[in-house]
Amino acid sequence: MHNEIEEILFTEDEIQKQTKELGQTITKQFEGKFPLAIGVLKGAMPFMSDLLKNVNTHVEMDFMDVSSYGGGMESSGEVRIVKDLNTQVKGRDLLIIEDIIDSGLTLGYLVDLFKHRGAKSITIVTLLDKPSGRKADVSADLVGFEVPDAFVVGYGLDFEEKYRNLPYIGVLKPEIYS
Ligand SMILES: O=P(O)(O)OC[C@H]1O[C@H](OP(=O)(O)OP(=O)(O)O)[C@H](O)[C@@H]1O
Ligand SMILES: Nc1nc2[nH]cnc2c(=O)[nH]1
Repeated sequence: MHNEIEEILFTEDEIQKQTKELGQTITKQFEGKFPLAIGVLKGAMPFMSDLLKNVNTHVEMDFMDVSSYGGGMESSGEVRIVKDLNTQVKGRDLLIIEDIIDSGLTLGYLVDLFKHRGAKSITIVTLLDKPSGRKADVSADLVGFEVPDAFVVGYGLDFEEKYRNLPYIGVLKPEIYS
């Protein structure tokens, strides 16, 4: 599988170091609170797992599965709920955990939904931010790395449901995408 990777953008060590720092920031920010951490499946799963191990305060976990890419490289523009939360968000401090913000359509949809459901506060943490892709007016409170205008894979991020299990983030060789 590794010979399908053109370039590694962030190594496993760099991701772990950044994740630890983000975890420490979140610990300070939520001291004495009991936030609901919401992982956006499937891509955020590895990041959420590593991030929350570095958060030293009580935190409840839940998951939302939304999809708009259908395994490909282009957002359909229509965000679909595949699995909703099991938890009430009314009155809760939320920590939305994303692997990447690209067009921002997924996050925009979730923020509107959770505001409508009466969340007390919404904090967004994303491992990757791709500002060049933005179509919706949203931004994260905490960002691990900024990525260039390229379709990235690994550490949760897929192309046609593959590469999520890579421990690093990279770009595929052009012939794999075509
Ligand atoms: O900012 P956007 O352009 O909306 O893109 C970001 C979203 O796209 C990916 O999810 P996807 O819909 O591919 O589902 P997946 O996580 O299950 O792969 C990624 O995990 C983010 O949730
Ligand atoms: N795998 C992957 N999924 C995305 N969803 C939105 N942007 C991206 C990206 O660059 N890579």
